[in-house]
Amino acid sequence: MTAIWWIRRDFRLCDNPALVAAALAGDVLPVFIRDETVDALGAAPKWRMGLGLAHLMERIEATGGRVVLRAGDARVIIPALAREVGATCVHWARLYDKDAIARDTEVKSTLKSMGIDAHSHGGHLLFEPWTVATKTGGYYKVYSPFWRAVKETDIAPCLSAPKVRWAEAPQSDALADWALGAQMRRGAAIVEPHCHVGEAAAMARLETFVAAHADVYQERRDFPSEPVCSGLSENLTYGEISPRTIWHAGMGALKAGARGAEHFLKEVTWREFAYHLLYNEPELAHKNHREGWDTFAWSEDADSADVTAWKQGRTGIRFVDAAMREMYVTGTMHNRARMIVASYLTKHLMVHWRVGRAWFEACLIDWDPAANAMGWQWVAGCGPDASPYFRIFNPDGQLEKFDKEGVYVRRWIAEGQRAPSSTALSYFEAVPKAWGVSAQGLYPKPIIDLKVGRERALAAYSERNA
Ligand SMILES: Cc1cc2nc3c(=O)[nH]c(=O)nc-3n(C[C@H](O)[C@H](O)[C@H](O)COP(=O)(O)OP(=O)(O)OC[C@H]3O[C@@H](n4cnc5c(N)ncnc54)[C@H](O)[C@@H]3O)c2cc1C
Repeated sequence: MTAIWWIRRDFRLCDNPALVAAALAGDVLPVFIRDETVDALGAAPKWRMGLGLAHLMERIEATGGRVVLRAGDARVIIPALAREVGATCVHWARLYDKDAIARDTEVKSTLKSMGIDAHSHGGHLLFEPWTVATKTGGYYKVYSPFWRAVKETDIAPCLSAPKVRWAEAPQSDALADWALGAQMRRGAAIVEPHCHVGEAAAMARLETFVAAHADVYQERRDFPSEPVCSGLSENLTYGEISPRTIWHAGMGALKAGARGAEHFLKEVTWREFAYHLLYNEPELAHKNHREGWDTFAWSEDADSADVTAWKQGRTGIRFVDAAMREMYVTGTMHNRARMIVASYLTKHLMVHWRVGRAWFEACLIDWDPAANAMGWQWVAGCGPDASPYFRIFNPDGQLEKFDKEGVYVRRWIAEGQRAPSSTALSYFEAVPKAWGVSAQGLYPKPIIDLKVGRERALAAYSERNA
């Protein structure tokens, strides 16, 4: 009997409930579909997805299997493929954004109407979003009670990689023909050395974190030049590691006395909270959560001079520019820096968070539909449990606090340095030549005085509340 394992964002063999179920049901045919949800990804996450997929395909090939690649509408392809190979069942790991839910619901009902078993499984999250509810049966909009509700929950142990008999694979597209990295151009070669692709790399990251950083995580996680954070968001987004694996490692560190371990578990739970919100508010990525923000005086011009300077890391505000360049070169950005650039865009520059969200979506290799939407709405002040709009980060003050010695800034800003670091220089190799920027050029003057920007934002906020 043939069981299809429909791979989506679960590029792993360990702790993969969908793969385990497929392996129990028969010979496993692994399948990946390049459908409209893949095509809609931004340049960096689409490219990084291709790296992860290539890595998983090699691992499966090393054990005698072959991943079938097909492009098109999964609603048509999965049932057609099931018929083609005579599959008796299809297994996949659930995703929680509205497009994925709509697609999967349709695939499930078509398969069932054909007499083929269709099973969706957990694995992308610790808690299914509908299993956590407030006392009145609603969903949580504030993080702290969400954390209190889930923190004592027993999380099941991780599943080992199953013994799999791979099914004979029918015709497949070639991954190279899909050109998932086509939009990355010059950037791919620069970003790739910063990536940690695959299950083994993710596990190594987790082990390093637990051994070297869990203890000081709470004290040092806000310092962007220090390698204290786990970096696991890149792997979590493609399912190269399960959140359950991370949770148990964090719990182990907590029991072993690591002082920062509980804080780490809380951060992992922020990801769960983001999915809890996105599942219950499918429009979170596009619409202001709070009422009254639709008329706020945010600009939505994604190509204005201010927004261009922000995207290019040329605002003249060093923390903002260092962070934007870090993202361009590595495909990720430190969490504190994300908050600062988001605050600067939505407050000092008075630009809609959707503009920033879209740029992050194009540039982040750890782009995640839930965490990104929640992060932007949180900073902008219009989201659930959001930081109030009037809390405006002063990027220079933040620099004084979290990069006093200027290590982070020197790492990413070359202009004005006698011997710029290779990381700072690599930014100029990564960006499109059309931007016309050069390490020998002058560092720009601030596009807006921080005090003026702050006052303008506060005035707009007062007007909104009047
Ligand atoms: C404007 C903005 C946009 C963001 N966009 C994304 C995004 O696209 N993808 C993404 O994964 N995260 C996003 N975040 C959240 C956070 O910045 C990253 O998860 C974190 O920087 C990842 O680094 P790490 O893996 O080293 O985290 P660690 O500090 O090691 O934390 C461990 C894990 O906890 C989770 N986590 C930590 N902080 C948060 C948080 N604030 N919200 C949700 N989950 C969290 C992540 O899964 C992370 O891998 C965004 C935050 C902001 C403010």
